[in-house]
Amino acid sequence: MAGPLKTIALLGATGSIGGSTLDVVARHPDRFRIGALSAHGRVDELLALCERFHPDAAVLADPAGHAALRDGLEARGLRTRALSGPAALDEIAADPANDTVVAAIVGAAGVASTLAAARAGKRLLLANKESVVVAGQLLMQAVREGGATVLPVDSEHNAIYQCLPADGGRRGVRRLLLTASGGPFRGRRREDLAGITPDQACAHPNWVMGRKISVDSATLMNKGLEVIEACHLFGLPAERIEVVVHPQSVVHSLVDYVDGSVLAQLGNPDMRTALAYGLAWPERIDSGVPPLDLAALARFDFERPDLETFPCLALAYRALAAGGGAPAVLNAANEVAVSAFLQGELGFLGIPDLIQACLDALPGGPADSLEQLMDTDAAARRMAHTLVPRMRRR
Ligand SMILES: NC(=O)C1=CN([C@@H]2O[C@H](COP(=O)(O)OP(=O)(O)OC[C@H]3O[C@@H](n4cnc5c(N)ncnc54)[C@H](OP(=O)(O)O)[C@@H]3O)[C@@H](O)[C@H]2O)C=CC1
Ligand SMILES: CC(=O)[C@@H](O)[C@H](O)COP(=O)(O)O
Ligand SMILES: [Mn+2]
Repeated sequence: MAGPLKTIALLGATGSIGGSTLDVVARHPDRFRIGALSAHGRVDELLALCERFHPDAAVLADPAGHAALRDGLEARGLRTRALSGPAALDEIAADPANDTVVAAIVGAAGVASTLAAARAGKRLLLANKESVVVAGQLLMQAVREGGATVLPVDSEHNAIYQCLPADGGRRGVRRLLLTASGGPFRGRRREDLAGITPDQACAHPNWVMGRKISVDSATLMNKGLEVIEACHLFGLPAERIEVVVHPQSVVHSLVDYVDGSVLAQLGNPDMRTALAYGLAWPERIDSGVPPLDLAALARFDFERPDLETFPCLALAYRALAAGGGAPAVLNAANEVAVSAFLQGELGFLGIPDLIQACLDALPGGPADSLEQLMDTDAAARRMAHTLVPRMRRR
């Protein structure tokens, strides 16, 4: 018997995680209903989802599309309220009508709504890793004070969550082992990476994802962001978090215990598993992901990450060690660099160069309030934008 219906606010509904969430939700109408959906600017996609899921509210973060959303809802005869602007994201994240929030916006644009959901004590399915990187301490404090339940959705963190002691303690835990696919350029040398195109960088070997995270996987910045994310979510220092390259992306991550036991979570590379886990926790539900066929996979490989070819991972460890606002600088510089790369304004090798230049120039400052962090984020973006034209294009 399923319990009472859970009402979900899905932030970032039109994205890759958004689509996987809705796929799981649609399989279980007896358990879940959609209370709110959000997008940034893609009104037609949002309207199509509203037609299918009949949410109480729909939010466009970009207010320029407000009239199109409002009129589109009316034309379809839907009772869904049209909201717009970034503050409306915080409103639906904290709305008492929604008990569950899926944080699936990409980038630091998701920080405020993730914090709002934490403060409001929601069941928080956390995919937006940038909000943990930028505001990890504030977020964990908001979770404690607001009484939220964080269920990590990032596949590695979901795996670790499943392998840690069920009482939430860390007794006997020696290390966390985060697996990395190595991305589409695993095995290449740095000089091979000049001239890489956005489509090549986005061709992840195992996962189908949005373009920003796909580029992050190709530079290994994704793993750097995930190390910072793991420190905050699991309360362990960087020295106890190790990255191991596993090209098959089937072992999603591992926990190493002091007695020599290593617990891992495995599964086909499909985000519906982590999302179904978070949606139903502590129960288990069907996610639509087919059973793992180990014999067909035949082998698993593991190797050390190549920090020379992929300096972004080392840059993330550096920002983590510096603390304060340094991870916010790292994240903002990375967002600007990835966006410039995707628009053909910066070469693939320019991504780490630009981030390093920002970290060298900006100390980061304190990280005691969201306002401070957003100031740091803005300063890093300004600096990164001025640097783009000076960095390599190839
Ligand atoms: N995709 C995956 O498999 C995984 C993703 N993640 C993390 O989940 C998050 C989402 O990733 P993914 O689904 O791939 O991203 P997508 O690019 O596919 O989707 C992003 C979503 O965020 C919305 N959005 C974009 N910019 C803004 C903004 N400024 N304000 C409000 N909303 C915005 C988009 O709206 P619109 O469509 O209108 O532009 C869209 O709904 C990221 O933090 C990523 O790192 C973590 C693990 C795996
Ligand atoms: C699905 C997911 O969680 C992504 O973050 C994935 O891990 C990316 O793969 P990489 O290991 O290549 O960064
Ligand atoms: Mn991940």
